Amino acid sequence: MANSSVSKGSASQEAKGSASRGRSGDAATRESSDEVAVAAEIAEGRPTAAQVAAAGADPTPEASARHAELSDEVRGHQYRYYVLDSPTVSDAEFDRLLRELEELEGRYPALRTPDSPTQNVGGTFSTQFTPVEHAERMMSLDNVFDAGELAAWAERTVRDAGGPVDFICELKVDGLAINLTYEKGRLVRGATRGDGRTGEDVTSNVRTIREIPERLAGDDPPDLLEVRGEIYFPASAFADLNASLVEQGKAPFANPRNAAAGSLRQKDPRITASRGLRMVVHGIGARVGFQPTSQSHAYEQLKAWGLPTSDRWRQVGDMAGVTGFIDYYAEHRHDVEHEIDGVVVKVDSVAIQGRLGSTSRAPRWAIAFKYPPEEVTTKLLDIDVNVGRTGRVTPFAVLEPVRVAGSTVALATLHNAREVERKGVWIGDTVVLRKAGDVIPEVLGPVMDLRPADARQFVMPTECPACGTGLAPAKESDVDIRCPNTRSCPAQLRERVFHLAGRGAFDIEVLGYKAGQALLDSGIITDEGDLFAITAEQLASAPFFVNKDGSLGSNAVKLLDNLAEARERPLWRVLVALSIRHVGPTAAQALARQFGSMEAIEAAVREERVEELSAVDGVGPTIAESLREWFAVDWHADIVRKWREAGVRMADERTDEGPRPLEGLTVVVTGTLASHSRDQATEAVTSRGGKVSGSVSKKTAFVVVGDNPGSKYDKALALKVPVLDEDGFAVLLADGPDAARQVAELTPPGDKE
Ligand SMILES: NC(=O)c1ccc[n+]([C@@H]2O[C@H](COP(=O)([O-])OP(=O)(O)OC[C@H]3O[C@@H](n4cnc5c(N)ncnc54)[C@H](O)[C@@H]3O)[C@@H](O)[C@H]2O)c1
Ligand SMILES: [Zn+2]
Repeated sequence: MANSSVSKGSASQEAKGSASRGRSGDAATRESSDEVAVAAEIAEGRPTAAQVAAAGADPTPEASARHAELSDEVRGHQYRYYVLDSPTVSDAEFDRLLRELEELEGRYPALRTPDSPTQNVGGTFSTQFTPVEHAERMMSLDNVFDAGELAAWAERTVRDAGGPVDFICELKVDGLAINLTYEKGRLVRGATRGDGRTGEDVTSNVRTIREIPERLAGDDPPDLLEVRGEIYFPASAFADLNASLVEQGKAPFANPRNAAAGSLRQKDPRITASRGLRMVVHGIGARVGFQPTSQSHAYEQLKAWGLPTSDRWRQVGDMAGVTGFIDYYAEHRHDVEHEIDGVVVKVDSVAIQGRLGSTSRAPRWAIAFKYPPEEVTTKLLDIDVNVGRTGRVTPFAVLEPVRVAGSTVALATLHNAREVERKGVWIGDTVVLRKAGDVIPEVLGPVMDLRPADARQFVMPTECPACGTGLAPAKESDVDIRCPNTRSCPAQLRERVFHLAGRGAFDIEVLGYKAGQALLDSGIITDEGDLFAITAEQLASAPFFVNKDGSLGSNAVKLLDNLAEARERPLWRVLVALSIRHVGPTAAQALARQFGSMEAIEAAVREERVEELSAVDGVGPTIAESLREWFAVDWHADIVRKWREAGVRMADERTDEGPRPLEGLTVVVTGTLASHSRDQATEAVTSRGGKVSGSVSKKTAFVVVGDNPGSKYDKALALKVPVLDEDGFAVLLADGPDAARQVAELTPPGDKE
């Protein structure tokens, strides 16, 4: 097969280049729908009509000026990022600028000079370190942002390779690139990437990293070997590092990548040593006396030499395999010990890699598929406070709305006043905001270099914003401050009603914020005690529940139906609905199991049988004390009395005369079961003496897995906890744990093949 990239000549090279730049440039505007046709055309690798028309045209003065301005801006950010380890914009924002630059050059190729940031490996080096030349250049990677772009890359790659190729999929580790030089098996140098040709000598820092071997294992090391990899800061240690830096009065790092770069690039290697940096290998550079035939073969040999290769790479034969890998880690992005910002797909064969070659900044045989960014910067417009269900007053950030991880974020909790202080954020700051998947958005910290002169510190209010009552901590040692007007503070009441109607409590579907507020505003209820006594006549008096023609609205009818059903809920849900501090589903289930009725619980509390209460598995002294405090308040006890009088069932049918085959066992359910709702599954287990928990640990007896299971399934496999499918669960309930163990699955599905 002829070497296609050479035989095509430079003209077609150029056309191909501009098409690919247009493609990535377009990703920035993917969201506007009128770009779809253009995007589709581009995805096929053809330049757009506009690009064809403009190619060769002289850049307008505006375009030249914009290009110069953007180039300067990009270089400035690269300097802050690579040299100062202190960026002022998010990666997503930086990528957007770079794409704008690429787009401009796509339109006016004359602007694409060899010194443009689009043509170079982004980094640079600091004079703080001795410069060192890499024996072989260190490259960057080209990026794709969706399946279409990836497929287009694969198609081109297969075409240029002249036949089907095997791919190797790896995680794109979000750290900083490192080049380790081994001569005759001895580590002689560690260097950062720098501009790709010249890096910074960080040998003594690298030597402090425990998993980097001084000598390669085995008797037959190669004469020369450049090992390329990523130095990373373990995600789990990040919060601790920042907390300690803040405590020492030093500026915290914006994210784990900056922590890795800042910790490695230290003048004093002892500081590097103290930071617990790690490394993962992802390639090789120059080599003499080592001729791997494939990337995967190279990794196996590097591993045998004692280098920290990853065990997460996969060799796959087709794009379905690639997509499977990408999808898997999109879901498990946060189960990995380091941050990842995507997946790198490489051609496995070293011969084909050589045939495909590189551009001035990246190999053609590899591509980075980037996951959606999880970090953005935005303005902290204000810090406001919220009064919660238990009166806790929580500061939260009011942000300039910003899109991150698929949604627009305008608010983020700041937890408490101490947290605001610890993070060092001021009103008016530009802040780094992170939203990881389904996790609630978090303000990581301020971008100190962008703090405006009029930024001001947050002051916690001293009076409740909802009812004006003076705020105070419940106990002297508490970090949180509360509104003590628990019974009638309108904010607390609204939150409690909303909570008791929630799916974890009475599950009253129509009773959302609006309906709850309407009940309170109209005076139909003065607190939650009145809820189950509501009548149709009462509802007819509130405009919210009435149709325009004066008849009772459907929401009113539904509410009465819902309340009728809610009267029959199991005891633990009633306990959760009471908003007793610390009494969530787990403790409530334990109490219900132990005592069986509200009366029995009230009696135990009244008679101060603290030991008996604390001894309940899943309860303990804190909750026992919380129960005592709660029942001691008159209007609390009245809620229970009123609910009872209004027909709320407050006792479970005890099955404890029967055998308790699951006594002492903890079961976790994940995913949807066809045969049982979550409540039914819980009751089925608890009525047999078992316990249902929300998290998997080594002590978990079984994990029951339904459709669309979550990460608990993976955790079960990792911890080798027996996994039961729906049929296995039936065996557990009918025949007990021994029989269930016989049918349990102990190995991941993939490993069985
Ligand atoms: N926020 C800022 O101001 C700012 C400034 C400059 C750069 N950046 C960010 O830095 C990144 C650009 O840096 P880049 O040029 O290094 O490109 P890149 O990070 O997109 O990709 C190239 C690098 O990926 C690394 N990598 C990780 N896992 C790998 C694997 N399995 N195989 C091969 N390589 C792997 C290598 O070190 C390689 O050098 C972008 O994410 C950009 O947003 C941000
Ligand atoms: Zn209040």
